[in-house]
Amino acid sequence: MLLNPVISKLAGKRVVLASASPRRQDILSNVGLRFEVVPSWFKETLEKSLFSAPQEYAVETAKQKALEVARRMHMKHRKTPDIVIGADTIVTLEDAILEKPLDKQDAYNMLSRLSGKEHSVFTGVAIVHCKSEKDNQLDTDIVDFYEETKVKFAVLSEDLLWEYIDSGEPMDKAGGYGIQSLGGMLVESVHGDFLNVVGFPLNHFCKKLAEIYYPPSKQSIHRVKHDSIPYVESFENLSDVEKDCSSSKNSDIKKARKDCGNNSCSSGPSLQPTTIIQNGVEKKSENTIQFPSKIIELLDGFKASKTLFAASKLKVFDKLKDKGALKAMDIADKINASVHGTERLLDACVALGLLEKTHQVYSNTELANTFLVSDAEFSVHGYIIHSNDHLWSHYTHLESAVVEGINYHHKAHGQTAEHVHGPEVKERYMRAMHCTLKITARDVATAFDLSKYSTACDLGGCTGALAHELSWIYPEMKVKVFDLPEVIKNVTQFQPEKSDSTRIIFTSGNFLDDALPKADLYILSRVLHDLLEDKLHHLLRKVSEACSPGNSALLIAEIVLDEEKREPRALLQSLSMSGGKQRSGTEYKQLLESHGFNRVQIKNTGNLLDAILAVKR
Ligand SMILES: Cc1cn([C@@H]2O[C@H](COP(=O)(O)OP(=O)(O)OP(=O)(O)O)[C@@H](O)[C@H]2O)c(=O)[nH]c1=O
Repeated sequence: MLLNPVISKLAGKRVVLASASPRRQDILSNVGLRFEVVPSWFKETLEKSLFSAPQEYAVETAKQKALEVARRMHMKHRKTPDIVIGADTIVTLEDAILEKPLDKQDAYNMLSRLSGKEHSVFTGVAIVHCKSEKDNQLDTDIVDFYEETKVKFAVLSEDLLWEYIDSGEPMDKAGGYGIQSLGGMLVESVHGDFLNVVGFPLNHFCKKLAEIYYPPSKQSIHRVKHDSIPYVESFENLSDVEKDCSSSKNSDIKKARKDCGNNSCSSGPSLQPTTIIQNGVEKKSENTIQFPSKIIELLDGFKASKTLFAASKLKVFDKLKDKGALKAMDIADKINASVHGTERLLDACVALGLLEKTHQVYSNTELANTFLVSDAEFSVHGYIIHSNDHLWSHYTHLESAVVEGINYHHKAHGQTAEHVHGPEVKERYMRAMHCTLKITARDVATAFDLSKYSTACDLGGCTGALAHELSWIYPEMKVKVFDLPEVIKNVTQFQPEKSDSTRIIFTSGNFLDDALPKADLYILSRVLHDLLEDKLHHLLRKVSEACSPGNSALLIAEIVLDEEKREPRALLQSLSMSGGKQRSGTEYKQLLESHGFNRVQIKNTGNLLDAILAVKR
């Protein structure tokens, strides 16, 4: 809250971003702004020669984009937004204004002009405050500004230029490049706000909001500087600043706040203290609470999860990866779904930053290509499907599970044991484990220097994702994956093309009942948290007996809770666990010490799993 006081001022207002640019959506949602996305239909065709400077063109275009959306929303739905934000980014070089390239040749012309030179990137921004007048006319007050950033390109070879153009990246970007992605490789230096180049000058925007919402009062002019984003202890402290709307020195802001003084200072449903004049008597509302954005975020969280699940289950991201970009109608056809339903799902995915949409055509974001396409190297598709098909119903039955205090796997699924443990379910579980381990394996394998161990045995190592990572990082290490026969029989499909079968060996067995294979390093990844106490101690006793002092060790990959046990991921996950528990670092230390591991190191990796190395001295 302290970090984003000005952004928080928009909470409770109906804010609309009049932009289809996924980058603008990301920049604003990353700082906690809640808004709807309504792309503008305004055609960027203003006559450039009418403007005395290119930045004026960008500001005017931004203004027209926002106004078009404000008017359309007001007319069509009679649901007038409180604030509409529009933006326009242009690249300028020697008086020429470069917008988005029309085709590859146009991209080539732009990029070859930029090669080896410094150019300016201007983003014009318009913040349009809307109000419905009594006769249902739309009244607007506009605050606008622009930001300039200077960018210098390296000298680009023809090959590099064409390779970059063929990547497809330039096509929806001003100047034909994306500094935040591959285009970053073309850039030698940047002077000014980086996000301004990406499409939205966040810092300047916050300063403008500060000017609008915290104009300096006569008394407190020393507290709020016009060119700084205010630091506040709490919003109550600001109320005296807010009340004195008339003291604003900035004329365009005065206009935006012209109704101040005879009614509420804000145009949206605000829970800030307000001063109301009724029959000539001034009343101050008692209400000083903030808009409960945190609660609303939690409340709505399940809708976002389910949107991600449905799009993944219907393979939307796979179809878009194959085809590049498609219209809603074509995606609906490919996933065998209704056009109307598909369109809603796709738009929701755009709003969540999973898809991009330009002129009614959808494509995957980089995030989706990297993590959501089912056969991508670091895909979390398997984990999503497991969450949708399995975990979701656990949480649906959470109240009764809490009341009855039972293991509710069967209750949640209303299925027979055969169904719960059937081959399909097992395969789905393996996929979920595989993708979780794929994205965590590097951090777990490098949390400690394990190079002195020449043989490792991953107990319950499933598809071998961690084993492969270990053998890649430690070329001298041989790794045995020890898991149940029904797991081992299905591991082939998960092996990378170039896997060295002499260094990674799969062995069937049950780590609770069978003798453990000999190894210098034992690994228990995502095993301990799930075991009931008696099985947990039985397993640790076996591992401890197999470890010789000084020569061998136990590597554990688990979520390690903070000492106060407030880490939400682990705690939320534990709600769906059938037995076992999540532990803090101290609890893991005590547990391992009780089994003779007298040197325990813990590394919080920042990834899905942390790492613990336990050694007997
Ligand atoms: C230089 C540069 C630009 N862009 C993107 O270029 C588009 C500009 O076009 P616009 O006309 O301002 O916006 P739009 O994409 O057409 O969206 P809209 O606001 O609906 O007009 C915006 O997307 C920006 O992010 C990048 O992503 N990275 C960069 O380094």
